[in-house]
Amino acid sequence: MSILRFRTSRPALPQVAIAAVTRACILASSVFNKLVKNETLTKDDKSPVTVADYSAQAVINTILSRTYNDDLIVGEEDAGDLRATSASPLRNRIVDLANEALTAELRPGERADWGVGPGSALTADQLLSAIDRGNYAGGRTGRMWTLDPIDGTKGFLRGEQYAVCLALIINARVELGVIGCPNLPVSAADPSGPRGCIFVAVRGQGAAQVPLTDPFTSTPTPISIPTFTQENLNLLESVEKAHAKLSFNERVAQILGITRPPTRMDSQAKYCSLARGDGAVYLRMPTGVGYKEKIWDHAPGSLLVEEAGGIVSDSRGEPLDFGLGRTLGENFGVIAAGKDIHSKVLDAVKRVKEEEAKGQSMFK
Ligand SMILES: Nc1ncnc2c1ncn2[C@@H]1O[C@H](COP(=O)(O)O)[C@@H](OP(=O)(O)O)[C@H]1O
Ligand SMILES: [Mg+2]
Ligand SMILES: [Mg+2]
Ligand SMILES: [Mg+2]
Repeated sequence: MSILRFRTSRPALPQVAIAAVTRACILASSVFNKLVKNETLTKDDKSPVTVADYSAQAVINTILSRTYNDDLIVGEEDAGDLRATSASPLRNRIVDLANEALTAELRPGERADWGVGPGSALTADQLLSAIDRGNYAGGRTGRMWTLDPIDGTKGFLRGEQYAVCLALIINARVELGVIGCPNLPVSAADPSGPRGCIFVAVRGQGAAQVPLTDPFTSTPTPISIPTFTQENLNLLESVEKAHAKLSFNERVAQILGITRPPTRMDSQAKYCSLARGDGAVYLRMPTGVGYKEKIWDHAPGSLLVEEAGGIVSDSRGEPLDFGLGRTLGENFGVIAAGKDIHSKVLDAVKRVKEEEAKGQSMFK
């Protein structure tokens, strides 16, 4: 906690991060209903990025810079494609959306000294520079934020789960994680009830959930991973087949005697669901094409699960290393689960890998 508070003259970190994530969540959910075809680009790696991803990164980086102006940011997006003359309609839309989100009225409990609220609009140049503040390369030492302005962009485009994800990393250790899930039911027990949750984890202080509708004055609900019975055990996994090897999960579930069907959802909403006990195991097995996981896809979610009493490792059981730069390097895939289940899942994963290796050698 001393590290988090070392800048005593500045506003408390979780509140600023929550304000930034909340404003980006409101922006994203308002965009969804009005999104038109030419507001989505395809990046070099063939993945989609929308005006919502760009505007959310502009908003959060601007808020962080206003409050902690020397902090470095490792953000997913960059403004390169937006600087082309042909991108001006997209750029204009991003400028409007970002300014609207930054200058919207303060909500109950929200404070202007967090870098938000009514004020003058920023220019396109200022907002594109804000997006590009996310270009830090990361590394082993120092203090940095990592931001995924919309995690699960494909889920966002389908109207399903997505998450706005922000984490503070100090000397390669995640100290604070904030995840906003605009489409996640407040209670999994009431799936058609109110939606929109913010999850917060501070290292050493636990994990909690607040409603997106009132994140500053409502009392945070502490969350922790419950004990699962055999009948309740299940897997949380990606929707996108290109992101994780779901056939592998099926075999792991079989070995573990899991009968409850898997819950498929996009984004770090999986870590959030695990942390509050909606599902038992988040299993993300690499597809085998050498993809390197990105730190912004796992930093806040992994702290949330650890602070909720769980264990997070890669698919070989190694701890996730957030000190290698923008990627997790040789950390392939993820196994996240409660303390009592994690080692059993890891053993099952090792067994399936052995089975696969044997199967392959038979055909050599
Ligand atoms: N081949 C691949 N293997 C694993 N993850 C991948 C991948 N290609 C893209 N991703 C990541 O998967 C994330 C979504 O994860 P999930 O499948 O759990 O919803 C994407 O985040 P973005 O949507 O922020 O780009 C992207 O970073
Ligand atoms: Mg992306
Ligand atoms: Mg992502
Ligand atoms: Mg993203």
